[in-house]
Amino acid sequence: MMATNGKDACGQNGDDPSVSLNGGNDTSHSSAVNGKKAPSRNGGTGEERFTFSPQPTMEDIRRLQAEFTDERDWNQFHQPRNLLLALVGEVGEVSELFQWRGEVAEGLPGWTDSEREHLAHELSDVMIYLVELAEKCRVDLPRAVLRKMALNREKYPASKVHGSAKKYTEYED
Ligand SMILES: Nc1ccn([C@H]2C[C@H](O)[C@@H](COP(=O)(O)OP(=O)(O)OP(=O)(O)O)O2)c(=O)n1
Repeated sequence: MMATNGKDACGQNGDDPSVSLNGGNDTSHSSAVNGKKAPSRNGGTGEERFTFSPQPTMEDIRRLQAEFTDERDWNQFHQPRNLLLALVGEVGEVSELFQWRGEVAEGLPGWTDSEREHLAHELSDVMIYLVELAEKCRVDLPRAVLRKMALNREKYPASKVHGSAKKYTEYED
């Protein structure tokens, strides 16, 4: 199935009782920075691998943002081009948090809680606009991501590129 078809914008997934993401009743805003730890190990470092919470799904985010814009009569402003500009602006805000710091190690050692929270906000803005842009362009983003990852695996077979960051066009065979 084409990833661009998706479901109708009114397709409902929000009836799932395990998804309580509505209004002020959830507390998901309080600890988005630390996440949960899974038992699997991170490469060879021996550290526990960081994982996301299973919810909200991308469709949950699409629906919540659609409700947010509907409630404000903001769809008149949220055409694809405007959403793209908003997305790029938010990417710029993420960049500002990293600029002039030099290289930053995984886990952001030395960052304050406030800086981590700020980053979580800006990355969320990027995600929100990205999901809405995909919706308004009728790209079924979760499915499209899976298809693109499959293409990436074909283009970069692990046996061929292991340990190398070269672009696929740089391989000679
Ligand atoms: N027309 C708008 C304005 C805001 N938002 C939502 C999506 C983003 O998650 C967030 C963006 O809000 P701001 O434009 O106020 O940007 P920031 O939250 O980044 O604030 P600031 O620029 O002060 O850091 O709000 C939206 O959907 N549509």
